[in-house]
Amino acid sequence: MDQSQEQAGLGPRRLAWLAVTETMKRRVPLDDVLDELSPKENLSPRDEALARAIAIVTFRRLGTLGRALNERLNREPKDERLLHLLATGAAQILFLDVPDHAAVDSSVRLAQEDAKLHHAGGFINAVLRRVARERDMILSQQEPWLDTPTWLEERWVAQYGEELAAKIAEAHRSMASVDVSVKDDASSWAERLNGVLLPTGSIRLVERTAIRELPGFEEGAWWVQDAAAALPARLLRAKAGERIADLCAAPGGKTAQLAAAGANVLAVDRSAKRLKRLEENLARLRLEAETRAIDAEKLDEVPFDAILLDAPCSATGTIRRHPDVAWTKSEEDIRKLSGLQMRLLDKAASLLKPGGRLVYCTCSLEAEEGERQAAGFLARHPDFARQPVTAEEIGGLSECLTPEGDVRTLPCHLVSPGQERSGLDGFFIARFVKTS
Ligand SMILES: C[S@@+](CC[C@H](N)C(=O)[O-])C[C@H]1O[C@@H](n2cnc3c(N)ncnc32)[C@H](O)[C@@H]1O
Repeated sequence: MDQSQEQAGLGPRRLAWLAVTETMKRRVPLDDVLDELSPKENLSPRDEALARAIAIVTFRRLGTLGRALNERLNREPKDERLLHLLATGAAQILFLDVPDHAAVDSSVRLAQEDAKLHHAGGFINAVLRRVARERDMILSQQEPWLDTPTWLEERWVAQYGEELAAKIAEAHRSMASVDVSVKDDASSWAERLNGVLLPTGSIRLVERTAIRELPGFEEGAWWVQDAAAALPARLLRAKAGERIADLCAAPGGKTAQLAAAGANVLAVDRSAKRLKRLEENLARLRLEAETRAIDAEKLDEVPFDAILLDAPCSATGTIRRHPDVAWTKSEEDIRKLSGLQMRLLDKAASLLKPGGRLVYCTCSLEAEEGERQAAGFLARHPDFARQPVTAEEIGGLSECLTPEGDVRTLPCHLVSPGQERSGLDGFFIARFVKTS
């Protein structure tokens, strides 16, 4: 990159634009696309963070951005890349602390250097300047469903009812908080980290700081894990010396909890690359687990005392962290993944000792991946019974319990003053015991 480009901040904006375009085209996670593209831009950590922030807020507010642009265009450009360039420019103007002229000028320059869009500079300039002028009017139109695709709106209204579903959509407009799990001594770590000890035992960080620079990171005293994501392993009630399988383990947040409880853990994951990250994470935490890179459906082992199945899912419960999920996943993904979840549940059932416990969870808001999966499992396996979760086991959060005794957390749960520090990832958790 030459010096004038660097001064104009083109690198991070180019990366954000490319990442949004590629994510939409390939329907893959934005994080993966950013990891793949960012080495090519050779950015400083600060610029990389700016690129990430632009791309994330573009997805978080895609509906608002789409409407704001549509209303200011005489006709919608056919070129998707042009639309994405306008969207990342408008996202900076409306939602980031970036001077308007920097957002407008950099978008124009990115078009000018592009073989297909070089003629569109004047058009981009006019549209984005109008967005900047009419910012207050655009931001005053905040209908709850504007930033949610219709197919998800319909699903959530059907599952949760109008009121709760609208709260979920509203919660998705804010960034998720950063929570950590500690090996032990949560209250003193809460103080040292200047965080809040949540009723569930996780610590919620109050300030947004560089994680690696916080006390205890190097020595492996804690790891980042959403408070809801910390519940499944806790509900398995691992005891020291028990042999436990974590069937979809990487990157290892839940394996770490089980190992910290003293269990003898086999961490299984189909992805060798992700399993390597799990091994690195455990090494930092000075925790141990046996690892195996294999499809869990093919695992052949002597039966376990307990199994954790954190199954692959649509991840619609993590939209606050990964807003691209809302725009890249489909009904078809949910259908396919629920088939895989069913097969993995049946496999887990076959790998348990009589009396053994099974915790099944997904970070999805969809009933097919949660409530219906649990009901189907019990219908197929009369040798299993549900072991209902009590409110005391989840820090008294009774609003997160279903009538059956499963756990259903939502991004609009655990509200505290200041939307920034509220919410939980959307998880479904069911606990079963093998009765014979
Ligand atoms: C939701 S993530 C697991 C997160 C992890 N439990 C944690 O707490 O850090 C799902 C994982 O399942 C893995 N996976 C998907 N299909 C699998 C299969 N058939 N067998 C084993 N692992 C699988 C994916 O590679 C992914 O790492």
